[in-house]
Amino acid sequence: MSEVAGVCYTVDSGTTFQRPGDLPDTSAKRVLLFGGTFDPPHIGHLAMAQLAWEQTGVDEVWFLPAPSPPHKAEIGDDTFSWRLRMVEALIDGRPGLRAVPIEMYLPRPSFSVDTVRACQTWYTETQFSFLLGTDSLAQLPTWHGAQELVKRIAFYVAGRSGYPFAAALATVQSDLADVRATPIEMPLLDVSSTWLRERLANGLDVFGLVPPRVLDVWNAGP
Ligand SMILES: Nc1ncnc2c1ncn2[C@@H]1O[C@H](COP(=O)(O)OP(=O)(O)OP(=O)(O)O)[C@@H](O)[C@H]1O
Ligand SMILES: O=C(O)c1ccc[n+]([C@@H]2O[C@H](COP(=O)([O-])O)[C@@H](O)[C@H]2O)c1
Repeated sequence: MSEVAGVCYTVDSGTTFQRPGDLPDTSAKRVLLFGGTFDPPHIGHLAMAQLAWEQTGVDEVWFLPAPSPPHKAEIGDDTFSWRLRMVEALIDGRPGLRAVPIEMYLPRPSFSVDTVRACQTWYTETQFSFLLGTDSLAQLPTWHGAQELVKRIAFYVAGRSGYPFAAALATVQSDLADVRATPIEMPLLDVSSTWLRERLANGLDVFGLVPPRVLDVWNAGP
């Protein structure tokens, strides 16, 4: 059991808690969850979310910034609202894309299995799937509760250079026989937050890969 922002959760069963009142309601029948650090969000994130929305027919794609991404110990709650504001700036004006701060109400680290349990508990009329890149797909066997996660939810996957979809899926299937994954049709966009952070830290051009309205939020600081 843990208590975050005044709301109690039973972590293991995922069944006994109420949806926090300030999380949005939805009439969406199908939602694609898109978890990330978004430090900063970039054109790769925007393209994969928009193309996934167009190709899968889901009603909404929810960007879920992680307060405490499990594989990134240096990232924490202190930058959460900043990263959320940058995501809001990235997707501004796109009707199918939403930023949803659901992981703020969930335990740390931000395990995706907790997020998926919470979504499936709080939004019982909605069917969820999960969007990630092929690099994340390849790492899936290392995720907390991965066996449960792949039973609960299917994945849509955007290609990332160095991680061909078929090879990543075959490796994952040898550990996680129940995994369901479908590729998104998309040109490879070889851009990462890591590379962009380095450029920005050195005052260098990012060529629109972080859109100007996102850069304004980045420059304002956390
Ligand atoms: N250019 C891209 N093409 C396809 N998938 C991407 C791309 N950038 C990020 N993703 C996917 O989006 C999700 C969230 O990514 P994240 O916020 O960690 O961005 P990142 O660019 O990978 O950051 P970092 O370089 O800091 O690790 C992950 O599943 C990742 O695989
Ligand atoms: O649940 C896990 O163990 C887990 C391990 C690594 C990554 N994730 C999630 O995968 C998403 C992308 O992670 P990252 O580190 O590439 O930003 C984000 O939602 C993370 O919380 C989840």
